[in-house]
Amino acid sequence: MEPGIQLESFHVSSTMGFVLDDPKTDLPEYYHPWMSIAMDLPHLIQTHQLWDRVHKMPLLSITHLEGHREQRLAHLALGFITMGYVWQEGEHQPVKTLPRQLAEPYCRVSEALDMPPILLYADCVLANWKLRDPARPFEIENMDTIFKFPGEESCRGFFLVSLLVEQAACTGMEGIVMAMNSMLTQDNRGVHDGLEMVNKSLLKMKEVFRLMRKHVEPNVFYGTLRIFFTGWKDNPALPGGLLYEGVSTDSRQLRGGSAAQSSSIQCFDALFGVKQMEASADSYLKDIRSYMPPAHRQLIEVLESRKPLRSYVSNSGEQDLIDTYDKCVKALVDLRCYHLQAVTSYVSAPSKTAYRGDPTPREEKGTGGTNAFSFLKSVRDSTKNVLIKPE
Ligand code: HEM
Repeated sequence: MEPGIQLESFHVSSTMGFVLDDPKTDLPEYYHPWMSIAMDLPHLIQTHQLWDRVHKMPLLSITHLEGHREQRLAHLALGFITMGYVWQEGEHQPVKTLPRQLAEPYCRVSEALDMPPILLYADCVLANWKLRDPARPFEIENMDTIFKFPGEESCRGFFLVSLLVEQAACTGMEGIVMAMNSMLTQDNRGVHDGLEMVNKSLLKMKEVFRLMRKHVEPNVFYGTLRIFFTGWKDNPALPGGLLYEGVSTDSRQLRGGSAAQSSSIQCFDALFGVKQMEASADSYLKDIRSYMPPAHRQLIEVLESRKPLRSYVSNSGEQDLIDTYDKCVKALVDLRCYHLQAVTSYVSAPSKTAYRGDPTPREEKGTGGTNAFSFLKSVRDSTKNVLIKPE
């Protein structure tokens, strides 16, 4: 029999899911040159001083970073500085070379973490938070981000609401493991209870997602924040990618930050056995895994390698189990429908205002580089395909 899955082995916790628990908020004194720039980023970008500050930065070694949390904080800080440096003058005038004093330590710490040298969802959402008052609860009013881009409350809200959606997936991760492990011992009650946890978690994720409206202004997201997540793969503004000076003589093409890098959603897909109808959507979602922390991507792969839950449930002959499985799939479809509405509000609507008068037909590009709508609709429809009893 295959061994049971333990969440902790994949750096996933039952209370925080994929969110980095108790992240470090400061680095040793030696790294003050990085931290002082990263902490002052909105001001340095808005006053066009960031390039100058980066040029004066000393070349530091990563050997003084101790442990995973310090490495994650360094990756986060250097990611923020990099995005600010590349996009300081707007989305049409990016920098093509990252100077050595930034590029070299960034690539070294990225290698140590086995994550690419660009700002990731695992950085700016999963590891970019702190409690204002540690004695008070983990809720948005008592939270702040460690680093910010211009955009004030919309910036804080975008990172923290995404974080809370991700944290709401923690019960779902426990449910996934309970369902998969119970299937090994043909314990249908356990499969059922695991699926109920998954359903509860998916409903909670949607409920928390609604907070986006309260905290994030669509025009600020589209006109300001989005620019700093833009990557250098398939991007006409940076057709050759970005040169990491002192690391390689070839430019690198890397995708921008996007919640598409969320491991929890791909775990749900793996649980239900969702297969993408569109080859391009399938290859994008597989490719994006290399932008996740390695332990998290491994969990998705392990779930995919297991006996399919869908056929187990479908062959069980238990109506209640089939209905519960379908209820979960519908909750995931519903979450994806809600997400599409968010993309309409935060990408399509403000882009129409931004490009008013320009007759060029365009399909909205996501920061992760996809043609957002056709991609997201196809992923939603592929999710519907795994219903055992289609509507
Ligand atoms: C204002 C809020 C949001 C906007 C505007 C937005 C936008 C987008 C866009 C444009 C894409 C296409 C991929 C790309 O090129 O980036 C995408 C994909 C995706 N987003 Fe979001 N997103 C938002 C919030 C979230 C949140 C909170 C989550 C939850 C963790 C999330 C999860 C995903 C996932 C998993 C995908 C991949 C497609 C899928 O599996 O359905 N997004 N998002």
